[in-house]
Amino acid sequence: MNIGLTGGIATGKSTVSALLVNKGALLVDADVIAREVMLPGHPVLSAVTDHFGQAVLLADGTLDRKKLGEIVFHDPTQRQALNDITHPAIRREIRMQMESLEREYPDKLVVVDIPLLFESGLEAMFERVMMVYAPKATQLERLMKRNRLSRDEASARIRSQMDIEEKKQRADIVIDNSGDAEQTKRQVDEFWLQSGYA
Ligand SMILES: CC(C)(COP(=O)(O)OP(=O)(O)OC[C@H]1O[C@@H](n2cnc3c(N)ncnc32)[C@H](O)[C@@H]1O)[C@@H](O)C(=O)NCCC(=O)NCCS
Ligand SMILES: Nc1ncnc2c1ncn2[C@@H]1O[C@H](COP(=O)(O)OP(=O)(O)OP(=O)(O)O)[C@@H](O)[C@H]1O
Repeated sequence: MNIGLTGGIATGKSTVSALLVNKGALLVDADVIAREVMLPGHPVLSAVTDHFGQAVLLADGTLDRKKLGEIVFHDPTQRQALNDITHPAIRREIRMQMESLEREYPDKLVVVDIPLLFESGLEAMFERVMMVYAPKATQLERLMKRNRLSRDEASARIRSQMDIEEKKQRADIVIDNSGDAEQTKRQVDEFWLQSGYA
């Protein structure tokens, strides 16, 4: 079986996926794949520089993530362009990794962490969709702290994604990560018991 795991930026997807992996689930991580397709030599990075120019590269030829982030989190047209360039390759790789894990480990739960699952309309790829919730104010505080972003920069990133309340409505399973780590762990424990993998 598989589940898609999503949420908003900095609501706690990695925290929840680590708890699930600890229980024995297998993880496919879209953010890791997204970084792999941006490595020097990958055709996706070449397509990115064709569109955004060499100015989004650092002197050593790697992607200047800060610079590209400043562009796309403030400009919906450029963000769409980046998504159009990167998402097909990311999606292909996600599907390949997920199917290969499911084939090799049919008795395990495969968890696929995709921040933009709803934005990209990928619900149908999964048997169930789990979302990690935290209210917008909490999300903003955690994002500012973790990424050392100003309030404006953090807000721009949050605004680049579907509203967190809307995601909560759409999910099959909601893990509320607005409390402390122990409260979140209890919800994951309960999901695990009910899932039949315990
Ligand atoms: C713009 C980039 C270079 C910024 O890099 P940076 O190191 O600052 O952020 P990082 O990659 O760690 O992403 C952090 C979070 O930002 C959010 N995010 C990233 N890209 C996007 C996007 N296109 N739209 C909305 N939110 C996004 C996600 O919640 C993600 O988890 C990078 O995010 C990127 O290459 N994005 C395009 C690929 C993508 O959509 N990745 C996210 C989903 S797979
Ligand atoms: N219950 C919690 N209480 C306080 N802080 C938390 C809690 N859960 C997560 N955090 C912190 O909030 C930040 C975001 O959590 P995490 O990295 O798990 O989110 P994420 O959804 O995976 O983020 P992204 O998609 O942006 O990578 C981290 O710094 C983490 O340590």
